[in-house]
Amino acid sequence: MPLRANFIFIILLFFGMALSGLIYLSTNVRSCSQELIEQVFATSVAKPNTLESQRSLKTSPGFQYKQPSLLAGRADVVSLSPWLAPIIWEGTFNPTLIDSIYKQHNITIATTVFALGKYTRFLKDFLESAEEHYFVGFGVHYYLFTDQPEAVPEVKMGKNHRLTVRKVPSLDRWQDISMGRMEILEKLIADELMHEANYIFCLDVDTKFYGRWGSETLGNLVGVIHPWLFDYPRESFTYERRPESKAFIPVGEGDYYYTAAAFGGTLEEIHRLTKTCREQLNADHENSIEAIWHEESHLNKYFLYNKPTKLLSPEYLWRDINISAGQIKIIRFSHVAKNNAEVRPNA
Ligand SMILES: CC(=O)N[C@H]1[C@@H](OP(=O)(O)OP(=O)(O)OC[C@H]2O[C@@H](n3ccc(=O)[nH]c3=O)[C@H](O)[C@@H]2O)O[C@H](CO)[C@H](O)[C@@H]1O
Ligand SMILES: [Mn+2]
Repeated sequence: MPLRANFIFIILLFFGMALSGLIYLSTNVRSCSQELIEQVFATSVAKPNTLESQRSLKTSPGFQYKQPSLLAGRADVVSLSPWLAPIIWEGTFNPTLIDSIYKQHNITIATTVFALGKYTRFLKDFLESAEEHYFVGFGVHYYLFTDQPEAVPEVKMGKNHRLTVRKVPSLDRWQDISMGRMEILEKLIADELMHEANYIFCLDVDTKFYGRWGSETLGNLVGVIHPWLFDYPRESFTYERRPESKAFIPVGEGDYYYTAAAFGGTLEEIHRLTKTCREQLNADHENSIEAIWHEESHLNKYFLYNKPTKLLSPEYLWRDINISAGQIKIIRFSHVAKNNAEVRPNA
């Protein structure tokens, strides 16, 4: 009798185990397939982020534009970097042609700008001039970070352009505001933008648009040549020269000197850039060192070893106070003159 009972018990135990195994397996298989569906879904959502290099450059039959020449063109400036990234100058592209190509892709360009403290005074001109010249006819979503949302002016947005205002805490040092942008941008991209926009540009607010800034600027990783140092030898670039800083670039290295007042690219590329710069800025902070030109020094280090795929000439960031240069046929975007001692929270 006890033997028989044991036998029945073992049989029951075996069936029980087999049954719970089956239940476990089926739920797991279900959760796997769910995960897979989510993954497929995520990839299809990620589609807008198609890399620039994978974007087709289709045009329609019958579309008329000026014949491109292999022999005549800008001879006073270089329009190709040694790693074959185009350098964008007036006269190197056909705006109508390039717009017609990019318009087929239903593109949205996230555009970030920060206005803390007294810098809110620059917003009106920045936004109004952007609405006149910046990606007209394309989707633009401005993300404006400020400590005073109430000071943001009403500016009428063009078709498919919109503005989102985000409140951020004020800071006591202008350097911290400027450098802090990297971390905020890194988070914004990771948390929200990856599947909402195709490209991003990050711009200074003490600026104004005077001419077209359009689809010719789109690329995977886009750097803008600083307006002051474009004709200087690399030894005179204001790179960080102290080896203790993560932004250190030794004399003898360097391509161009890039501005931190404008940079952009795809969300993936700019996420990598802002994350790296934020990490390097933090490492410097922990070692009690601040690079000579703050995040601009770190950006220059990044661009030296992660070459931009497109470069914008200083037409895309001039300075209102700069004397003119023969090579600059058009000023598209420019730093306005400002009294640093008066607008900044610290000298
Ligand atoms: C032409 C150029 O290369 N400009 C860079 C340069 O000086 P800038 O003199 O152009 O720096 P800046 O005073 O414009 O500060 C950079 C940006 O931080 C924001 N801001 C700053 C202070 C403040 O009180 N409130 C506020 O909102 C604002 O968006 C401003 O445009 O060096 C800075 C860091 O060294 C940045 O790299 C700038 O991009
Ligand atoms: Mn500035």
